[in-house]
Amino acid sequence: MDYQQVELSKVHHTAKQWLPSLQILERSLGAHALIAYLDHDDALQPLVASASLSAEEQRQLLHEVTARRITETSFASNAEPATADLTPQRMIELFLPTQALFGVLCLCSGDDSPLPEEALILADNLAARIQRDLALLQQDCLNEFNRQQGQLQSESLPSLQAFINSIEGHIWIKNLDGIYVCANHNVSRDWGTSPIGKNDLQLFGAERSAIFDAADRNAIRSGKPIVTEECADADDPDQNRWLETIKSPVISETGEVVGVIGMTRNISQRKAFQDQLSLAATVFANSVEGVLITDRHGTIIEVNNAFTEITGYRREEAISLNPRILKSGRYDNGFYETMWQSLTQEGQWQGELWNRRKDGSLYPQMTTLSAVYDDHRRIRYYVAVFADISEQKQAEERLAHMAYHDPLTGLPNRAKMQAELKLAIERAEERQQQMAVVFVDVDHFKLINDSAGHLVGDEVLCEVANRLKQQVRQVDTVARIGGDEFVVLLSGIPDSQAATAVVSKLMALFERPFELGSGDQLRLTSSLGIALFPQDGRNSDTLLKHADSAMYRAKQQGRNSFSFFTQSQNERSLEHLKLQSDLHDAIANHELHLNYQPQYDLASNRIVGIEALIRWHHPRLGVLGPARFINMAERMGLITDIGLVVLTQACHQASQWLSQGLEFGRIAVNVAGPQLLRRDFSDEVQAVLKQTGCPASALELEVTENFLIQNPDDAIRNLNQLRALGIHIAIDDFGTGYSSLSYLKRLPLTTLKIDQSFVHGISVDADNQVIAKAIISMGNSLSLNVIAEGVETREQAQFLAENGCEQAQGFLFSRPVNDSAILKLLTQQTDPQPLLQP
Ligand SMILES: Nc1nc2c(ncn2[C@@H]2O[C@@H]3COP(=O)(O)O[C@H]4[C@@H](O)[C@H](n5cnc6c(=O)[nH]c(N)nc65)O[C@@H]4COP(=O)(O)O[C@H]3[C@H]2O)c(=O)[nH]1
Repeated sequence: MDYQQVELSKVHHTAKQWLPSLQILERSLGAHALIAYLDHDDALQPLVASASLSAEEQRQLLHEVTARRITETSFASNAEPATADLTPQRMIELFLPTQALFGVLCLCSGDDSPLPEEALILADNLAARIQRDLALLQQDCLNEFNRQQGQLQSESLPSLQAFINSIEGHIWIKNLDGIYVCANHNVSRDWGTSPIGKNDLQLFGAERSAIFDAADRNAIRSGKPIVTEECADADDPDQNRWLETIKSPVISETGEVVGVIGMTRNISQRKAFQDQLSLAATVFANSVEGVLITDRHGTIIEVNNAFTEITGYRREEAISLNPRILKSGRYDNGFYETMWQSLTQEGQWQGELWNRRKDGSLYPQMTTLSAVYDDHRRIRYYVAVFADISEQKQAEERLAHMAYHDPLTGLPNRAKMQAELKLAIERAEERQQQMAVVFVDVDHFKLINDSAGHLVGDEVLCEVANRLKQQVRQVDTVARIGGDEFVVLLSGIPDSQAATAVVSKLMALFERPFELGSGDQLRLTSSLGIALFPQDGRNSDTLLKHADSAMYRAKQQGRNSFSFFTQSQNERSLEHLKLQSDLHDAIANHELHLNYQPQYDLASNRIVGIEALIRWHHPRLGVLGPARFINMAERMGLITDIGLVVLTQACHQASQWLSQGLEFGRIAVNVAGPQLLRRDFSDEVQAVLKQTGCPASALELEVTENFLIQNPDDAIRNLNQLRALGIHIAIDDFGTGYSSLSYLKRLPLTTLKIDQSFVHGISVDADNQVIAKAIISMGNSLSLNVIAEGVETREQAQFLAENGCEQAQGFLFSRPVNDSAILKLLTQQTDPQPLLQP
């Protein structure tokens, strides 16, 4: 029951006072009256009624009232509507002062006759009285309620002093004179005295009281609470005990400021947190190491200044991106997977990492990645702390360079050279190549040092180093291993001739005078010693030792010379040098001639082509085959001249045969790689054809497969031009390279020549037969003319013919012969007999 409602027992009691009015209504005015109230279920319940109304009639009447919905509040009714003998003729709603509906006063006549006017007036008056009585009853209830509440409060509430004593911290009140008028126990305990009746001057002295007083006045003046912070141990700030005081003006009931209330609490812990936070923020902002923080999804949520300095990304650019913006592209997915695995499983990853700056440049960084967990051990953040170690790396590289390089010339030193030599030996072994170790020693260098001084000596050594470096290929190594001693490592040397050629060039480097800074010139010579891998030694120590002793032999031989480690090699090399100088004169002296080897159709045994093969009629050594001098000519740059001589002779000969009415099909001329790389090669060929009168269709140019593989684009351009002229193009030594069918298709070929090695192998093993067959079918499928070279036996020819190879060349038919012999062969072949069994 709350004071909003009236107590029903009291209402019943009061209702007795309304009975006389009901009696008047009934007896004098013939009206039955019923007063009802709404129960908790909003159903009307009879309260008091005319004596003549039975309980059943009362129920019926209320039912009717409910059915007519006399107010907006619908009355609840569970009963079935009964047939009404009584009809309510006046229904007056009764309200409490709170405007809550209390119930209803209902009037009716027993016999349907209209009620007299007086009855209606009396009912209205009665209703007004009932409402008044209800108002008085509700006031009673309110008074009772307040009394009970007041009693409750006074029983349970502490006194003000007890209340403020129970609060942690200090609470005090000062009046406007600054005198403490109220304070809790904590104040007395902590200040060592009760402050009541005292002021701050008495309690704290002039200095502090002035500060407190100023704050008090500030609070009074502003009329609002102010907050002050104070270090509790002013003499010992390291104690770090901090207090916060909130001072508010005390306002009286009449609205006047009568003093200041202060509440002080210990904020040391909060201060400590703040300190830690600001310390962390300062460290974060000023750290020289870059810091990047991401959320657990890897989205960047914070970076520091150093991050921006190192990566070039400003904070606002980086935030909300993924750290993969820094990826260098140097690592595969496996690397990052391992990193994430260690980060998610162990919570940390540490290591060196190359990243990419915003400007695209790469830099190395030392990185620590850490996962930060929440209370449930779930990852919340990732933190990357990294330092740019570019300078450290450069310093390391400089140190490594210094350890392995000669400070004067910048060349690799002995240690580095030995390591390089070991690697070169491994490579040569793997690729089954030869290599050369060359010792280079400047003749009489000591004299230069002694006479002209060390500076001049250094100058000379630097120049020697430069010249040596410029002379050799990128893959070769030039090292300075001591005073005036240099070592050159030449890898991938095809033969000793090639070594001789390079060594001759190295010696020639000293022919040019050495210009000194002083303007003077020095003429120097050198002595070189050469050891070849594998013949002169299979390991680095032996090769170096042998190259060294070869160099001493060169010195003993009077300096300004070179010497191979083995004597026979020396002789060969000497011979080679002589041959080189002879080759220069061979063209002018008309010592180069052609031999001709016929090519046959296997079915008809008729000549279908003739290959022109060069021979050198050397005045001293007799007839030399191309194996002795073609490579040398290529190295000496003479091959294009020689090639032109061959082409001209061959075309001239073909033209003659044609004019004699001889049938030879086409004349095949070998073309060396350097010829085919010349831009104007097809013009040259065209000019020769014109000059000799040989038709393009009578000429076939042979190009080796290996050359075509190495130089495809340049070569293909020339070959296309030549083919466009109507010249046949043959791919020579086919099968020794690794051309694919798709590559062959790109070439304008007409003929495919099966290399001799496969042809010879036909009689030896089944593998070669399979290869030969595959080459033939490859050639046929590309509609190429397939010719086998080096056919020496009938068995080989038979096999080739049976497997679809239609043409062949080889000793079985004819060796390469001179012009008069080939003329004979051409004239004799009027009615050739088939060579093979059908
Ligand atoms: N064992 C054996 N050998 C046979 C047989 N039939 C022919 N030969 C040899 O095989 C070589 C065929 O020439 P190639 O494959 O073009 O191979 C040629 C060609 O690559 C090159 N060559 C020859 N003449 C010239 C030329 O004028 N210019 C260029 N650049 N190279 C040429 O020199 C290579 C060797 O030429 P040659 O010594 O004349 O050697 C010729 C020939 O004498 C045989 O049944 N058994």
